[in-house]
Amino acid sequence: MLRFPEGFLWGCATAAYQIEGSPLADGAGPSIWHRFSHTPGNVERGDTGDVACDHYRRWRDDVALMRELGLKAYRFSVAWPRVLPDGRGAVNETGLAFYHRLVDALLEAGIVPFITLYHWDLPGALQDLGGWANRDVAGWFADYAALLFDRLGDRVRHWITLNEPWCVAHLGYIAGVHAPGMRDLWAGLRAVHHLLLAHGRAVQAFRASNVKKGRIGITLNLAPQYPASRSEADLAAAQRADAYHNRLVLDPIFSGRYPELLVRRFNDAWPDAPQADLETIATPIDFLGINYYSRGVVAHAPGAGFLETRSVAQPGPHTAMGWEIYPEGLFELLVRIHGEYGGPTLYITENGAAFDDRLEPSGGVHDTDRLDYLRRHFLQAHRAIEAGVRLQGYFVWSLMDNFEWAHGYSKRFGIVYVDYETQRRVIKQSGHWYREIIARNGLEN
Ligand SMILES: OC[C@H]1NNC[C@@H](O)[C@@H]1O
Repeated sequence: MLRFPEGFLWGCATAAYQIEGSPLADGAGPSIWHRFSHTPGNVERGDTGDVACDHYRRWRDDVALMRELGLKAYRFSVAWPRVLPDGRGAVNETGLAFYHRLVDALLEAGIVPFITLYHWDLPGALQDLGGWANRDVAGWFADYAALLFDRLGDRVRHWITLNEPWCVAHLGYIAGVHAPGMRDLWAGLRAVHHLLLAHGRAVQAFRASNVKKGRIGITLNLAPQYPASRSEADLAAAQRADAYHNRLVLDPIFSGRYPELLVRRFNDAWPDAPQADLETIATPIDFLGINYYSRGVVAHAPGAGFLETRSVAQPGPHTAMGWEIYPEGLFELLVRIHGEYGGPTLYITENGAAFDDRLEPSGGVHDTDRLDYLRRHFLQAHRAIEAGVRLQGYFVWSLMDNFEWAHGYSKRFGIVYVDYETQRRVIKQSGHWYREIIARNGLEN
């Protein structure tokens, strides 16, 4: 039996736009994902977050579900436009009251709340002013964060500023496949800088707030990048991919500088980054959240964009997202972060897999693929802790099936099945298994 440290926080993670529904209820303003999903052609099957898992109304039952699973912690995000419909200015007290009730219910259930301040649903009104490409967003975000610290900081001790800033900028402003659907490298690289600046400003606001014994961090999607061959060209390509996917956010946050390799490569597209900005971005944090799903395997691809890399498909197995299942990558990533970035306190704030689940006539969901995926990744996390990594918790993505962005509801990540016709929740085999892992704080090796 492999035991995890005493007090290890086993949990699940979700995000507002993916589960809540009711995006415009009770005075909430439209987010960029409300607009993006309502724009034909952007989301599979024309799916939107209008209903999702109806969590805005079913939150009591969902907290009861978390209690049934025995979760120690629950990571969720606050919808910025529910609290500040215009992104700044007037507070929507009804919207804020939803999160007060949710936090109180979690605490009553003995579940530690982790709040993500931003999980992609920027108020549309701020996008109208340029969104993350407008440097002023750092101040707007810091003010929003300060409001939540003031209103919820007496009961919420764990705060995450941003979820996956790399995805926000790359997918939303460069690749154009996520909201706001822009394809503009200059805007995208500025968005990266402004996201990180906003993070730093929010950490400073947290330090100035009256949140007692609170801890604040950021969640980054990180994927170790491996060369497709041992050739010099492919080794260099893997370095470039690692710089763009990982060090682009890790280095400024922990070392106050951007990777020189990228500044050179992107040349005049690279945004101005005054020293004062970099010092703000590097404001010390209490923990790093890591979202791990898979690795990258890359080869040199002359002339292929700024990075001149191409992804090389691996034999698999793969999840329903087409992501290679590579649990060893989690161990290698954790040990690397520990060694290269000063041994920070870490949480795995997301890890999980989409598979094509079926609700059996018997009423069960035998998602053995997901159970095996999680078991193999838990083993790698335990291996990392044994190697000295300060890993203090693990949040499975996700508590329940939900709106998977441009894939809509076609991809199921939950350990709880959602029948979207009836909104019935059914704990999957992986959910029943996870409850035992949590109860024993460990697993068989
Ligand atoms: O793709 C699965 C998850 N990845 N990280 C961010 C979440 O919002 C996604 O659903």
